[in-house]
Amino acid sequence: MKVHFLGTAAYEGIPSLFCQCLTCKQARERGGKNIRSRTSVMFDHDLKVDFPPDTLMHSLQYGIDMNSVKDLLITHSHSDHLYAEDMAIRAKGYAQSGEEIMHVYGHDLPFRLIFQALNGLKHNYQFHRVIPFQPVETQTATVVPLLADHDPLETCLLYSIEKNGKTILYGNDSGWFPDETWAWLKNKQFDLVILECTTGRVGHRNNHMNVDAVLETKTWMDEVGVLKPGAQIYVTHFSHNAGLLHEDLVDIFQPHGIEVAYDGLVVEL
Ligand SMILES: O=c1ccn([C@@H]2O[C@H](COP(=O)(O)O)[C@@H](O)[C@H]2O)c(=O)[nH]1
Repeated sequence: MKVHFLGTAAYEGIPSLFCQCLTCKQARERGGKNIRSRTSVMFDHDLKVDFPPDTLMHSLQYGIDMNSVKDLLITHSHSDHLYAEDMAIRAKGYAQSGEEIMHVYGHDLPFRLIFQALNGLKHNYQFHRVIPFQPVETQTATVVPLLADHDPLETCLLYSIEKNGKTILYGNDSGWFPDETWAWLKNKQFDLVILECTTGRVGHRNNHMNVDAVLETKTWMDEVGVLKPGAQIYVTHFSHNAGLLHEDLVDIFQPHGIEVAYDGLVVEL
């Protein structure tokens, strides 16, 4: 299976539009893996997680026909994960294609934003409201939504994705996982785990994971045995406010056997 990291930044992107912090300045100078757009991952050509405001750029940069997406999983409603207005441009009157059904999975708040953006337009989306821990057979995978610790005002979701014989944990956005999610993970085995490390070295691990929380999660996964032999862990969703360049992140995580994702990275499972 092809796992394509389309974007790997948190809310602001790196460098961030108006920001003059050292990380943004250095990212502008160095370019390459230090340029990060808002987070989304594509699995093969037909399953995608989240719909950030950089989706048009992703399609142009990587030559992706977004109509090939059969299943779109939405984690939560924040604008770096769901730019609902751009979902509306698939509707009749805007796009002169999009006859294929695109199935969209998520919770109530993201759907509310998409419905508002569609504003009665005729479209070929089919919406499936998912319930945490209840498996769903999508067009392309078996998906289990898991609870995240992210925004207390919303049911934010992580996803377990079983596709073509491989199992992936899509673990962002979330701070230290809620108890129910740890309990669910205990009996599972993954080929690939995607975690976030938005906040770098900050002390707390609520809403987003920091470096320590990622390392502790890896230790827990090793001890409990939820990683299949040869399984890989990738970190993504970085904030410029963490003050860490790609090279710094690699220095931190590589000794622990954790890989640092970057925009455009393709992992073959
Ligand atoms: O305590 C804080 C304060 C600010 N941030 C910033 O928020 C974004 C993350 O936004 P999400 O929409 O939650 O992805 C991050 O880039 C920081 O700059 C924070 O994370 N924590």
